[in-house]
Amino acid sequence: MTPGARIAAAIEVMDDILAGNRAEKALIAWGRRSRFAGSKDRRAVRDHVYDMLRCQRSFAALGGAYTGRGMAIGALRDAGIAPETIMTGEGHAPAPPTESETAAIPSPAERADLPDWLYDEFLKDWGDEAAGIAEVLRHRAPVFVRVNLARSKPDEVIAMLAADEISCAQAANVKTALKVTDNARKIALSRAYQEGLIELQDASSQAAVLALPLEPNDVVLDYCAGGGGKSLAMAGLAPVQITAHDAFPQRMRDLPARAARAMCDIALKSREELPTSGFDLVFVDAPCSGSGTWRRDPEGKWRMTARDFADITDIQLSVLTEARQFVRPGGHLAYATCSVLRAENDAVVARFLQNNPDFVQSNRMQTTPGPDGDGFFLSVLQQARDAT
Ligand SMILES: C[S@@+](CC[C@H](N)C(=O)[O-])C[C@H]1O[C@@H](n2cnc3c(N)ncnc32)[C@H](O)[C@@H]1O
Repeated sequence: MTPGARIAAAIEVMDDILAGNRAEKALIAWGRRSRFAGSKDRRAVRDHVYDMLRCQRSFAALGGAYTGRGMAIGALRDAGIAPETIMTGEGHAPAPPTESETAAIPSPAERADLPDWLYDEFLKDWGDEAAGIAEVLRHRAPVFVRVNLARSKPDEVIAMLAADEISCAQAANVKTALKVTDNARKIALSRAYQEGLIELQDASSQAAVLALPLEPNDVVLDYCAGGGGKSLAMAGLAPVQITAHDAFPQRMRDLPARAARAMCDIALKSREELPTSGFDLVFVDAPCSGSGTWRRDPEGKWRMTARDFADITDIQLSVLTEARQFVRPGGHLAYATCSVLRAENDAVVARFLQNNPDFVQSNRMQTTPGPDGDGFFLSVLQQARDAT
């Protein structure tokens, strides 16, 4: 496909998304209709679509319309490319911009590529730093892998991945993390991955797990285990006994295979099967807006409403409150989100501590998205020893 034909395809997919379809579904549907497209074309179309998804407001302003076509014109203008040099109207390329498709000056919220209410939320929480954080979310995320330290070492993994033509380097300040600099899409086929020596995991999530109070032989409950990324990361760090639980057990369906590949034991338990106390550490990786990871999942920032956001903070408090009963006296309750928004981070912890004065915060971490990882929040709470 020519560059113009790839843009025409991305416009088609973007219009499908704007009509209400999810990005992955729209891309699959386009792929089925486009048997002629090779793997490089598919990757290029996907990249165009995700760029438009991240930057839909600013691109639409620069392209003169909130449509796939408007965003494609805006994307080219944003990159300093005259749209008519690619959108030539020849072959399968879209027609050149008309006189009505002129660029408008984006408002601050449009430039930040956030809905107005979220832009206000960012400003309230981050002040002068808000624009910089929003700007990072307009670009692709780096890829990191986590080295399973129970099975290997970073330099051994770097050499193994190099043999599979994947380049990576030790990430800053996170001993388990390697930043993948070339051929990230080959990771799942690599020997290191197949043999359970690595997992794909953002560096900030890894840093949070490293900050958990984990002692050998601790009994740990991963209360919102989902796919089990944090359970596996804990198992790679210390010889602890891990139970994984999720209110939606089907979300843990891949965990047994992932644990087998990593050669670790993780028990999966339903709510009825959980003992009511006795865990040294209960980890609550709560459902959240995902604002720290919107580079990877840009649909999230457009889908969420102010109402959903208020509701989610109440859900977070109730999940954290529900999880406290499983902590042994003197044990830890850790609360995490992949968000940079205060209302679902420190504010939830403050509400919890107000209702549960037998807990105190013993550690806190907040990262913002950047070259070293996603935005992530962790608060470690310790229960008093004489609590019942
Ligand atoms: C952020 S995801 C967890 C990601 C996971 N820890 C990982 O590392 O891959 C949040 C999870 O919380 C689960 N969840 C939501 N409400 C819950 C509840 N009341 N009790 C337990 N899990 C819940 C969701 O099903 C979802 O899988």
